[in-house]
Amino acid sequence: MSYISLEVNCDEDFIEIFMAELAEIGFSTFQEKEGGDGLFAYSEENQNIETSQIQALFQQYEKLTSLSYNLGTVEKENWNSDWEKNYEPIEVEDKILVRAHFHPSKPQFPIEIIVTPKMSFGTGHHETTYQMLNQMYDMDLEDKMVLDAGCGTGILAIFAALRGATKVDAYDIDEWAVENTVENFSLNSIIASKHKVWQGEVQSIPKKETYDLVLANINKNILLSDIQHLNKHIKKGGFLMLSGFYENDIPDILNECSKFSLELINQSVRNQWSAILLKNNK
Ligand SMILES: C[S@@+](CC[C@H](N)C(=O)[O-])C[C@H]1O[C@@H](n2cnc3c(N)ncnc32)[C@H](O)[C@@H]1O
Repeated sequence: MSYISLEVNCDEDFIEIFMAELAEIGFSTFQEKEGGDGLFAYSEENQNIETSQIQALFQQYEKLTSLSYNLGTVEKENWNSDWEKNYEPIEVEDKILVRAHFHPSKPQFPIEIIVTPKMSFGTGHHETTYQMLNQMYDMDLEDKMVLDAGCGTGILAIFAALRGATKVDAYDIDEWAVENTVENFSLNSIIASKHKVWQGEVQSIPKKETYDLVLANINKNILLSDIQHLNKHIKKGGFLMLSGFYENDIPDILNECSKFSLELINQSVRNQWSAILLKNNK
């Protein structure tokens, strides 16, 4: 018995659209490509997906995005090894190792995070996650209250908990990211019931909750519309760390932050992606 596998190369903006469209014709497992330039989609066994259905789908989009795809099959017994082959551990300098459970541990790293990404974003391979982790490493998170907005795999929340944060709440607009975060909490021996993990957008943050650090690695447009609301949930003197946008977008993001007494403390750029740390001076 075999699974159908499909590799799609497309613009980042189309990834979620294709996931939804491919789900309609019978694909059930999706993995965003690290780098954000496409996705892998897999069907369950026994799914009768016709090549013509896939061709018809992509024909509708080929004028809107640069698009190419490779269709193949994966034998059942190779399912795990195929997925594992595509997932390499990542080292954030000599500080943090992000790996799957099947990668060997490397005790020389002060912090090790175990992540099974499934369909969620957040393995540390992407420049945004990498820089968020790198900047968080230099912060004192002991006994702090942290919110991870757009948690994906939950990698940032997990890091905060491993560094001694007492409360790590996390939310994501996508249900599967929420499920995945709870699974990954458990892989890192973080007790999910001690922390809140929920599906929602910025308005779903409980009204009275405030945090020492709010993390949001999402994208420029969502951040521009969410910064004001996120700021309401930062304690006086607390921090906001943002990523998911390019270096060129820093002025727009900082302009929005300046409306709410958020002062720039730190910034980094890696392959044109940036991450910034701001302090709430209200
Ligand atoms: C770039 S990924 C970041 C994942 C992880 N925090 C990391 O740093 O690797 C962005 C995440 O934000 C989620 N997302 C997108 N729009 C959102 C919104 N309006 N509110 C909350 N989460 C959102 C996506 O589902 C995705 O999991």
